[in-house]
Amino acid sequence: MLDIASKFKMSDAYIDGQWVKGSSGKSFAVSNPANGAHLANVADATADDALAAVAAAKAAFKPWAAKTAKQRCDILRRWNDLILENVEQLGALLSTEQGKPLAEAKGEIVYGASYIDWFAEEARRAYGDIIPPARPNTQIVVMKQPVGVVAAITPWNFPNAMIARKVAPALAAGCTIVIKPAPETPLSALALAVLAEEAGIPKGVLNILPTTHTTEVGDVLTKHEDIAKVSFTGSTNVGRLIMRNGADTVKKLSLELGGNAPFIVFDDANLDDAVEGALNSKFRNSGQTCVCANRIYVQAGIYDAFAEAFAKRVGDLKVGDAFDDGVTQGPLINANALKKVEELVGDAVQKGATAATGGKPHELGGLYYAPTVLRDVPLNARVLKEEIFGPVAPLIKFETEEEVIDLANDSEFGLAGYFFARDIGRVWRVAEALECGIVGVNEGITSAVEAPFGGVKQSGLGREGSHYGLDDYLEVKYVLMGGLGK
Ligand SMILES: NC(=O)c1ccc[n+]([C@@H]2O[C@H](COP(=O)([O-])OP(=O)(O)OC[C@H]3O[C@@H](n4cnc5c(N)ncnc54)[C@H](O)[C@@H]3O)[C@@H](O)[C@H]2O)c1
Ligand SMILES: O=C[C@H](O)CS(=O)(=O)O
Repeated sequence: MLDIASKFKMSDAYIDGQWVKGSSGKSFAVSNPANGAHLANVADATADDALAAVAAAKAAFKPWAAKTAKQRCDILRRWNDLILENVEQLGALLSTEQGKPLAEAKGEIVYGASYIDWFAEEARRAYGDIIPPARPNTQIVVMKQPVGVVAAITPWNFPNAMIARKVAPALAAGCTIVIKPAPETPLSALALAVLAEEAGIPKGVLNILPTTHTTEVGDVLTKHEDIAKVSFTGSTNVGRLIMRNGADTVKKLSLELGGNAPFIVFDDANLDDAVEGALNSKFRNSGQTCVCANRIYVQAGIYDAFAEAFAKRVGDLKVGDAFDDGVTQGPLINANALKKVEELVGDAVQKGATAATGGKPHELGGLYYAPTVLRDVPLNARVLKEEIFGPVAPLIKFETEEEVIDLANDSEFGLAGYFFARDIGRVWRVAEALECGIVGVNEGITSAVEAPFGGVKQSGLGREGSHYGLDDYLEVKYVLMGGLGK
């Protein structure tokens, strides 16, 4: 078992296979959101460090792309195995810097590794074509080649899996990568680099830039001519900025952005399943996921029964430190997040909603907010238009299928949507009608490496995972071969 703590350079950036302090020599503090405890001081990378990382990734690109798919597969598989051997350490580190309960953090480590496992094999299936030509004595050959150097910019809510979900297809395709993790959660990224080094990923192929110089470093990674592609996961606002930054050099983009998921419970739903599904979808990571149920529409005939049963389960959720037994709800990531949740709840209540449970900061204080169910939320409440990113479930009563489809689709976002129903005709009608990239039917958790994760409208571009996911890191080239006559 690798002792990450003994190898783990909590204070460094990882550039060109070296653990470095960064050009400024300065560092920034990382703390535990559960209690504010100081965890580490980490190198505060600058634009110069970003330039060094891009140069390293560029130098490493051709040798890495020249490896056979099987060679890349074997290295990625060793990385996957090392991650799974160290789930306990990686999970504890993730819980400490992000706050999610330990069981959930370990689940994230396994989920992230599933992308490395999947794309280790996909590396060997970057198939081309031979196309029957119209012209005699010619052949048309299609080949797929890696796009080049990739910049990845990732969020704090899944500090391991959102990195693995980008690095895996990139390296499988033969690309090299520079990663800027969120300043709130750099340690999980650096721990992945420790294991990548151990797995034999060559120097320069993977580089990690922890930083609080978000714009300075971000501008290098989203504008530099040697960066062929930017893979971003985060808010839609920042996604728009990254699109603008990449325009001058026509960068390829993968954007996994914000969501505002509708969760619909029809009269013919199994009530217990719908309550369980809403609980799982809404309160995973204390409501801090891009695919959380953000608006819960309940048909009139089942509204009171659902509201009562759901509020009871939510009121029983245990809030606390990630390492305490039975805790399923951790803190919010920072004071701004807590402030936003309080504002959204206050706005809804001021407009007529009532809190069936919660509706205020948790008695533990700090960054904890009480798991909340709001009943009878008016349609003009901010909580239905904005991504809550916290443990608040707004309930809205509806009458007809047509009405709720219009309500559900009335958003600039289109990432995930969920509904519970048993009529087969309704299931197909609603699954087709929802304007989103991911639909859960009678399920509150839909994410799986086999499936193409991504959004429509202003929730993003491209897909991560599945056999579609490798294409985002490959270029398609065709060769028309002439002169083949005898
Ligand atoms: N679609 C998905 O798969 C998915 C997954 C997780 C989170 N998200 C979204 O992310 C958001 C929450 O995460 P967040 O608060 O970290 O988002 P964020 O957009 O504030 O930050 C995401 C990343 O972008 C960086 N960043 C911020 N400003 C930047 C700039 N000007 N230039 C370059 N980089 C910049 C941040 O440092 C961080 O690393 C939510 O909207 C959530 O829906 C989406
Ligand atoms: O928050 C965004 C993540 O992509 C959610 S999931 O773990 O992929 O479902």
